[in-house]
Amino acid sequence: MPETVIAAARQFLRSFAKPCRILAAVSGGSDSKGLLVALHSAIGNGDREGFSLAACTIDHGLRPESAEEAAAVAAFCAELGIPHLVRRWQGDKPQTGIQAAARQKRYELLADAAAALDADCIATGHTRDDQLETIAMRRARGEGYGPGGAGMASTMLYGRRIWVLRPFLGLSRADIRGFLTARGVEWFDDPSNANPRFERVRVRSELKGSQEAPIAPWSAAQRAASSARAAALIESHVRVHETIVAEVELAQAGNMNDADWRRALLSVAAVLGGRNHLPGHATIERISGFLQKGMPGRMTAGGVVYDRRPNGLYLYREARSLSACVIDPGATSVWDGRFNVTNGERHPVVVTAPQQDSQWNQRLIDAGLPPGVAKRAARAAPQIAPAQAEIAGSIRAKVECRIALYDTFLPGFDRTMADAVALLFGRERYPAPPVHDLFDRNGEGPGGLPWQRDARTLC
Ligand SMILES: Nc1ncnc2c1ncn2[C@@H]1O[C@H](COP(=O)(O)OP(=O)(O)OP(=O)(O)O)[C@@H](O)[C@H]1O
Repeated sequence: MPETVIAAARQFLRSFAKPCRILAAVSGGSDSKGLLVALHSAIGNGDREGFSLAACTIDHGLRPESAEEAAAVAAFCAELGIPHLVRRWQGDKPQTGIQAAARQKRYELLADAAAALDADCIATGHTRDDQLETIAMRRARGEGYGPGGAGMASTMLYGRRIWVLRPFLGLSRADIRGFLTARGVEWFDDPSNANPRFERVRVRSELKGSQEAPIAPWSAAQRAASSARAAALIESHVRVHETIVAEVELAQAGNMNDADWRRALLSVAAVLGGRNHLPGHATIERISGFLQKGMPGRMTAGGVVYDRRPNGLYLYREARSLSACVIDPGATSVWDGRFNVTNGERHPVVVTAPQQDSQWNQRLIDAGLPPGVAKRAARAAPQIAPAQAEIAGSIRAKVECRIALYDTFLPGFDRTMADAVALLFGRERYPAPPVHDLFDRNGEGPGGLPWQRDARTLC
């Protein structure tokens, strides 16, 4: 029903801790255009003073008509008096994984546009239809019966820098289209939404527009509660030495039937391995089998060695597939998915893994680690040297741990656990969202807000 669209926009505004400027991400499709019109109307009607709206359209440059569509959104925003930017994806496009690459780029460009337009957060037009598709896709990949069953979070932190909010997750696309039609507003239908080459399109046609939620045992609130418990388990049972070795209490190590602990341990391992995702089902089974056997020994999974000794379990990056990375003066690059390295020199530097014993080895021994663990782990530590052999002397460089699992996309309901992981690796906590948190540690608990509750009840 069209009025539910305005109601959702109003509820969304009420969920903010304080008024702010919102950047609407508008593709020109019905969902995001509905978002723009509804927010404009809710703000314009003086629901909450102090709010303002800006908008941005990303031209991915993947279809011949995309520039024209972006220009049409710009003209529409101009009519409404909303500041709007078009950002174009420049440069070469990958041959495979184009949708994932486009998504990555889209958020990067949206975050830049938000900074340019002084916006405090980004709002997207994801709907209940998108949510059902996401849950179905995760389930098809074998993720749906665990934490993945919660689907998309209603809040997501991008790049540690800006929160992306999804106020329409509880609304159906049909309602949004009805709302726009009632107002005489038109939208574009992206032809790639009908291309069966894409997984989402195939899943959409399988769901056939059903509004029935698949049975998903994990709601967003459960996932937030699980994250809080996982955070507590991490704080009690895991220590990280010199950012490259995690030491796990032996009594806890094999407790892999506990889903919260399993997720906690695998998250720490993912960070050590520089991975932005947890391992797949088969790998998790393999790791669990090894740890539950309780025998000393080593196994490798996801680029990480699980080194079980009589006095503890040690995790560290396997010293394989560690490529060199050259960094220009003043630039920052990611090495091995695990470290952000900033070159403070006037000449290029190269980051590699040490070929022989290094100071890392001694530091790990000084931290009390078994010599065998120290030696192996040190072989995968970052070593920075001038890129040209003739330059000598010490190197000025800033090296910080990268939390690959959360530094680019952090679902709001995982923030408690992400904070615990980040602190383990010497990083700061993640910024809090501008809206009241779904699982606010200091606030209302797991109740959440109406627009978040809507999204939750369907999973
Ligand atoms: N070209 C674009 N320009 C601006 N915003 C966009 C663009 N494409 C998508 N968006 C925003 O993202 C929302 C979701 O779009 P879509 O469903 O196509 O993305 P997705 O890739 O499935 O989602 P996600 O980005 O979360 O993975 C849109 O409602 C809109 O707010």
